[in-house]
Amino acid sequence: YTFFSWHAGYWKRRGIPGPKPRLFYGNWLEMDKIDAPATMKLPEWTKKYGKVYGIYEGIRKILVVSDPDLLQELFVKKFEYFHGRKLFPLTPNPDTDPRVHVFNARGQRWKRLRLLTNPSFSVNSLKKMRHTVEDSAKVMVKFMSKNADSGKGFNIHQYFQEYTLDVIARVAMGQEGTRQFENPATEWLINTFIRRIDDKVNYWTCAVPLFLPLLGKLFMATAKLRGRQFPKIFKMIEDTVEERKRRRDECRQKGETPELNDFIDLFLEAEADVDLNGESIDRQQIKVEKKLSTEEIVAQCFVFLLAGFDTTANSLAYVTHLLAQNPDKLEKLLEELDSVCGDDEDLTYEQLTKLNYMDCVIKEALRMYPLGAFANARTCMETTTLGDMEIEKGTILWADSWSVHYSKEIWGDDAKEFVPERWEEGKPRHQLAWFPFGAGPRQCIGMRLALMEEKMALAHLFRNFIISAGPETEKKLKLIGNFTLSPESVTLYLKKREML
Ligand code: HEM
Repeated sequence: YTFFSWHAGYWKRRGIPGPKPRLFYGNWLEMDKIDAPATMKLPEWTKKYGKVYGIYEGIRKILVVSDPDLLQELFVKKFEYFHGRKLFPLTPNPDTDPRVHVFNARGQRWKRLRLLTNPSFSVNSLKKMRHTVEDSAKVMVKFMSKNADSGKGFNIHQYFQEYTLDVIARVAMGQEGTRQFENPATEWLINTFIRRIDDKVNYWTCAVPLFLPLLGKLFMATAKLRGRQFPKIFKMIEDTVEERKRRRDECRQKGETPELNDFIDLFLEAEADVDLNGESIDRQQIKVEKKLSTEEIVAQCFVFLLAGFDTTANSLAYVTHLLAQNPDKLEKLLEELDSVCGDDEDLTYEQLTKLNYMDCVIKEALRMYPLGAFANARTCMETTTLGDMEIEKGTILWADSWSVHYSKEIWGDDAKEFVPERWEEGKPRHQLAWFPFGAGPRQCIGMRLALMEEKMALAHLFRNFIISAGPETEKKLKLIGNFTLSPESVTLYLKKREML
């Protein structure tokens, strides 16, 4: 009792406000609801306790921040102190886990993984992927077309999920050709995102972090029994990487140079040309290998598959829901699309970059639905200050993205409205006024790929069809999930454009 009440009194002793914690659980029980996700709970508390307040997950101490200046200090200026992520309670130690990926890693391990993976997302790589992305977009539109002019509503989100998984499986995992609506991994991945995180093991790990090694092993060992899908996903990736290594070795034995077709090939060849030892990002002596190990490649592919599929599909779903409810904005987008792309069957990378109004629409939708807000958090790696507050090593800092993205101080009185035009004005804004992709050196590595995929999908959809809201369309979307935020469904109506 004394142990838990001492920990639960941390913020009070520091004079920092916040909701009352329960013994053992902290504020976790109010945050882990699948239909009322944690990132949606934070704005309620921000209204009550202000731009800086303290909460607890078990005994984990979390400072919630929605002041843009402090966020800039956290994500950008003091990165050296805040380079660790807020990890999921059962995550194995990212400094020693052989299967660590760029999302969880920290310190030099993160820097090395990031350097090795960055080239996969360069403009050159994106240009090479364009053809695959476009092919998947056309297939998606073909599948969607069966709903056209039927007078019935359909869930458009499902089509975006098939599309984004198709793209990432092709560009990252070497899937040959498209497999929309016939890929079993879609269901496994959806289940990995849309699930509760209220396993008792999680509570115990948060409340008594000393149990992590034991509970972590128990969690992994029982994953299959508890119906978790990630062991299947890992197995699928392991098989693909092993097969690829075999093929590349065979190729070399024949004296040929293996091709670089997807991320797996790039990872197998990648080598950090920078000596990272001795850099000041953290003081730990971690052995730095220049090449990625097979375990690390499997882990990178796993995170790309997860991060690359769900986020972009959700973002597209929000864009289309907003456009269907705002036909005047859709009209403006169609005009731009017709003038930039004309009748060209295939769209170039350059044409996509000229779709400025579409860019504004996507940005505005991401402002209104910062679906990756759970990731905008850091762990303090060494005691320091933030503003004039002392932050102890181990404290977690979490940005309340929703409060910043809807702040009237920043966005004006129409902060709740969908106004893509606010992005045309080119007004200078605080660097941390809008951060759906995070900020600073750990900003989303897949941002450019996501934007290209979204523009390609919207361009091909709207060249053929127009969407509208109807009697079955959700007036307000129900948001679910504990990691990213997904709409439960987005019901829209589809009409062929030439029929109008
Ligand atoms: C609309 C789509 C997307 C959104 C809203 C989004 C959002 C985010 C956010 C908020 C973060 C945390 C950034 C931070 O800590 O500062 C993040 C990190 C990351 N994202 Fe994305 N993401 C999207 C698409 C993608 C795609 C397509 C991929 C890969 C194919 C991807 C891979 C990653 C990775 C690997 C990280 C970790 C980066 C690091 O820690 O260095 N994301 N993303």
